[in-house]
Amino acid sequence: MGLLQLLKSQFLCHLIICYVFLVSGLIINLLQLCTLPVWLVSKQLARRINIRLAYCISSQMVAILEWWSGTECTLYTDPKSYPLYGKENAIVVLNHAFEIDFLCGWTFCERFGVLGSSKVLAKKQLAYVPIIGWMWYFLEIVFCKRKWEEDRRTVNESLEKLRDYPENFWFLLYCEGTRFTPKKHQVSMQVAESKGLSKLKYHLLPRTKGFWVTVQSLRGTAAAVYDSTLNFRNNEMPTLLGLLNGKKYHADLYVRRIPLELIPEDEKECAEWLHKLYQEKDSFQEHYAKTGRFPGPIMSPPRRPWSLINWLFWSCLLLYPLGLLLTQLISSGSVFTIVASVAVCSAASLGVRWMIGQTEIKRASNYGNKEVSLNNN
Ligand SMILES: CC/C=C\C/C=C\C/C=C\C/C=C\C/C=C\C/C=C\CCC(=O)SCCNC(=O)CCNC(=O)[C@H](O)C(C)(C)COP(=O)(O)OP(=O)(O)OC[C@H]1O[C@@H](n2cnc3c(N)ncnc32)[C@H](O)[C@@H]1OP(=O)(O)O
Ligand SMILES: CCCCCCCCCCCCCCCCCC(=O)OC[C@@H](O)COP(=O)(O)O
Repeated sequence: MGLLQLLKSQFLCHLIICYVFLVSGLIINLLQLCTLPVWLVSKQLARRINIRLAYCISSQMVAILEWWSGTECTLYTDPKSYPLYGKENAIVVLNHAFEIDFLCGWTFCERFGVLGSSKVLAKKQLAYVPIIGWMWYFLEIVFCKRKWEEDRRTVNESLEKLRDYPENFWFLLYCEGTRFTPKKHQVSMQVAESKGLSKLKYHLLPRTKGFWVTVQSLRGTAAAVYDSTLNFRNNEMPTLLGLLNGKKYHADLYVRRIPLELIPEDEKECAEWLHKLYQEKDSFQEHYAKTGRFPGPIMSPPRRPWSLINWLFWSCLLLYPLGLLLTQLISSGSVFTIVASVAVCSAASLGVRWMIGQTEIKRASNYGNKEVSLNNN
């Protein structure tokens, strides 16, 4: 292990990274709260400010992936579509099998300049995660309870609000609805069989209703669907803790741009179209398993320095007062103050560990474990 790698694996470094993320995140959440009066005067100005504030948070996580761990992200795509990425609104359909797939998505958002405005159809529970969940509230992220009777109205309403969004955005949809586990795969293939649908090897059966409502609500707003298929080289199973430890992974993303006009308007036909798309995605994964690459040429955008610059800015701003505070604390000699400070730090560490836990597949919900999901935690 090299010296730098040894440094990256040190708990003290992780503490510093988490401290900067936590404190800057809370400051930014507070600033977002302060934009509420701006909404009353100019909605578009408030949105533009929130896009930039959100960038300050999400790009810290991107910096961990790109600069701290040095993870390589390779894009396979058609050279004719490439110039359009970042220049139009799009619905992104991505497979959901990896703990850091959302972060790889964010990395590509960053490289194409749409990180601050990127959106997702997220489960409601994520809205309560401090910093990221609270940031999403101000970004007009669409939340769902994964109960269609309740979601059909709220999801549609939230999407309609994006029609006059002032900057280009990518709207991410994990049509599988939950992360891949062998148990969920088995259950969803039973559902596929009962519906007379072909089986999938690498994906769960997609939930079609959210896709249909998204496409219908964003017609005229989004130009295309970016069908995106992600995998990692050498069967890597990346984790957020691995990234924090400085572990380098190798992500490969295959993207096809499909103009929105090609997607059927009728709900049943749209569902059939999505099922067919997932058959194709499955065949791309099969190709990857056999050859170690996706079809088509590589058109990788380079990483940009902004996420690193943002991280350095917040570190400089927040580490100096921390140093001062620690010096004063030690020199005060007060046992009570020192014990209280250790207790606050421990609570903050546990909080961050809980947040990281949200990304772990072993802590995934029970959604999709039963054919009719009664247990929707
Ligand atoms: C150039 C570069 C390109 C790309 C770069 C890549 C990406 C970057 C883009 C953007 C980044 C932005 C942000 C990323 C940041 C963070 C994201 C992090 C996480 C958030 C993700 C989540 O929270 S995922 C969970 C929430 N989302 C979803 O669930 C979406 C999919 N679900 C749906 O669409 C659902 O339809 C629904 C949620 C709208 C409603 O849920 P419900 O459960 O009620 O679903 P359905 O009504 O569809 O289900 C009932 C039907 O399903 C059948 N059924 C029953 N059991 C199963 C089963 N186990 N599997 C499959 N199907 C099942 C049932 O029979 C019903 O059938 P019907 O015939 O009646 O439909
Ligand atoms: C700068 C870096 C600092 C790192 C330390 C701080 C870590 C903070 C981590 C916050 C992470 C919160 C973002 C949540 C994104 C979770 C994405 C996700 O994958 O959600 C799962 C759902 O899609 C489906 O849920 P399941 O039904 O599978 O259950």
